Amino acid sequence: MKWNKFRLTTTTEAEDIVSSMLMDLGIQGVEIEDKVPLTQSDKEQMFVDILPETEADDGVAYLSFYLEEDEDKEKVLADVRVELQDMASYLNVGACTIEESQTEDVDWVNNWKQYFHQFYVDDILIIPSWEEVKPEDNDKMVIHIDPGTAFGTGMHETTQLCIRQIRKYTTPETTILDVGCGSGILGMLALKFGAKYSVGTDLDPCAIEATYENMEVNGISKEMYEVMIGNVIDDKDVQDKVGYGKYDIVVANILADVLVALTPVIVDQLKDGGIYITSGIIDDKEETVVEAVKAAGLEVLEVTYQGEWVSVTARKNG
Ligand SMILES: C[S@@+](CC[C@H](N)C(=O)[O-])C[C@H]1O[C@@H](n2cnc3c(N)ncnc32)[C@H](O)[C@@H]1O
Repeated sequence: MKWNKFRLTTTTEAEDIVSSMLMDLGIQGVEIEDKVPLTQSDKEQMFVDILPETEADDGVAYLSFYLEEDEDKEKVLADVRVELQDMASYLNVGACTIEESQTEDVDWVNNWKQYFHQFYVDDILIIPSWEEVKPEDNDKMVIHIDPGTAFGTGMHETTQLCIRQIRKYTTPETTILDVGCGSGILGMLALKFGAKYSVGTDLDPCAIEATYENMEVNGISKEMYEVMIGNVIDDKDVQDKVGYGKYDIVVANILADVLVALTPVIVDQLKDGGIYITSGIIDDKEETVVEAVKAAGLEVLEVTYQGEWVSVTARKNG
């Protein structure tokens, strides 16, 4: 099936209200393109240390939407124009030109699946739900992960660096805190390596559902873990809920700048002798994190590398 694509030129000021008007008219989804700079919180959740240079915000926004070929596009466009005209009396809706083009049938929901296939992290097989485990892999540790909205399929170098360190330090007595748990992959692997209990935190509400789903498909019972949303760095309630002096391992795979703020706080969450595993550190931020770890009174045990990414492992000496 072919789709008709429409690209409406408006303003950044009007983009939210125009998008919701389009949805109210029955349009199923709207893509927004603009040059509005990312906020600090957007950047933290995107997990990029070096952001590409972007053009200056010119106040223009483009909203694209799609209609099936047999839908009455003239009627929809007429409705859109009437709504835009109304809005123009109280809001700068910009040029309101609508470009039309056609696009081939695309499976919007499943198209991305072609980019995610099973892969290994050392001898661990990570596999999406739509693929099968090959007979020769039956004796391997198999982790089922569907990339969802939360970060953490295991493909990223920093996740792999953390997985190796967690495996090295996990014992049957381990209680682990996974700060920035995303999909829950690190806490889940700690439990697979034999840990007793895992606590995950994240700022992104999607992390809760993703972690529950991933733990369930990997056969991990709800008694073995919990996940909470909030910022352990500056939210006393989250710190209290996470608890003090009770973790054998704290892992945090987050940007270097976030680790700098997190490290002095997380020392209180660790047990004496507990291990702090960090990654998310691009190579030229290695020293910054090492210094922050030492300044918090931790002993640096190891620095490991994969590609341009770094992981720092340290211990809290009692
Ligand atoms: C790189 S992802 C790591 C996901 C997963 N742990 C992994 O290793 O693949 C970083 C995660 O940290 C979260 N995050 C960023 N700042 C945070 C903070 N202050 N507290 C908790 N989570 C945070 C982001 O929302 C994101 O899910």
